[in-house]
Amino acid sequence: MKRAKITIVGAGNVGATTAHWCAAAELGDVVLLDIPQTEDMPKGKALDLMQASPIVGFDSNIVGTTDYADTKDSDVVVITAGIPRKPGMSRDDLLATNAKIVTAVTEQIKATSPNASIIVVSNPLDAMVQQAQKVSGFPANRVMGQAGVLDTARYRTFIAMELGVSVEDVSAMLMGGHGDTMVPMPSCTSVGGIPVTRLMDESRLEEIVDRARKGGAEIVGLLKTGSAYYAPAAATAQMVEAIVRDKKRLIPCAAYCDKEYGVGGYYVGVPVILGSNGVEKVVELDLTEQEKTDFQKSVDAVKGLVEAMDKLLAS
Ligand SMILES: NC(=O)c1ccc[n+]([C@@H]2O[C@H](COP(=O)([O-])OP(=O)(O)OC[C@H]3O[C@@H](n4cnc5c(N)ncnc54)[C@H](O)[C@@H]3O)[C@@H](O)[C@H]2O)c1
Ligand SMILES: O=C(O)C[C@H](O)C(=O)O
Repeated sequence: MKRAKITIVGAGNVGATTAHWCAAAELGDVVLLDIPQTEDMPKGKALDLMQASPIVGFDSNIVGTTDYADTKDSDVVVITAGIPRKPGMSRDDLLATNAKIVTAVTEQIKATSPNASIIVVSNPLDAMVQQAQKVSGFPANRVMGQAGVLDTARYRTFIAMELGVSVEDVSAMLMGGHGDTMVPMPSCTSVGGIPVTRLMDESRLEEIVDRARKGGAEIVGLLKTGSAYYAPAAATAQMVEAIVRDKKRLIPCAAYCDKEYGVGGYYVGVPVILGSNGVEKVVELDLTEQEKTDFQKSVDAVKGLVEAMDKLLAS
């Protein structure tokens, strides 16, 4: 059986670290692509990573390039191309620059890897996925965004830190856009099977939810020169794994929702089953009244951003 071919567009912090996690888990052969102006940088990172293989013990071929010909017929393409935010910026401030980058990248992917699944990581996430699907024309189930795995991981980490338990025992779900309106769901959060609401009081949980919501900004404030990449890359590699190993993971992703949750044709974070056919199912839950209100607020924010992007690209 042939190895999966995984292309990562954008060999910066998130892209190169995603390549690292994918190679270390032997998910397939990896092509790391960046713009020609970066000259040999992707080649250097790829060669460096290859030289870790005898130590870590993985058999993945890793190619660094600026030529889309090397990405031909990829099974999965991850888009991390674009600028990250700096302190004082919101993800939405990246819209104008990254919409053009994601458009250009997707046109190339459409031409070179027509059967690929696309995982978008560039921000502002939900609008960028919408654009990648529109430009590629790929079936909506084969285009998705990474945000929920990361946001849930932050939420799970903070709960484990608070309770002094293993992160492995914390299970959680989170919905909505990748922004300040994201909706962590205490009703779907448990620790060793015990509802989290039985282990900590409501006000402490609300503080943790708020920290998870602002988790990206917290890292930006500490790094100062860019945004988070270790956890975002690990989250992206988990999605790649779900596809190339047909894992049928039930995880939160930015997925296309039309009738689902009454969203009406937008990408937004929802629980999905992720396997070799991409988003194989959007899992619909009965939301509480509060969750419905919060989710709708988040969907409205995503819609506003997509409209702003369409206007920008048309002007
Ligand atoms: N969805 C998430 O959870 C999440 C998490 C972290 C970062 N991000 C986003 O991911 C993006 C990348 O972040 P980063 O920290 O890796 O930034 P970075 O600056 O380290 O890397 C971005 C790379 O993209 C490359 N690039 C720019 N235009 C390109 C093009 N047209 N084709 C190919 N490559 C191109 C740049 O040369 C650079 O190497 C940002 O938009 C950031 O906001 C999203
Ligand atoms: O916060 C950012 O700008 C990057 C990313 O979306 C994150 O949540 O870490």
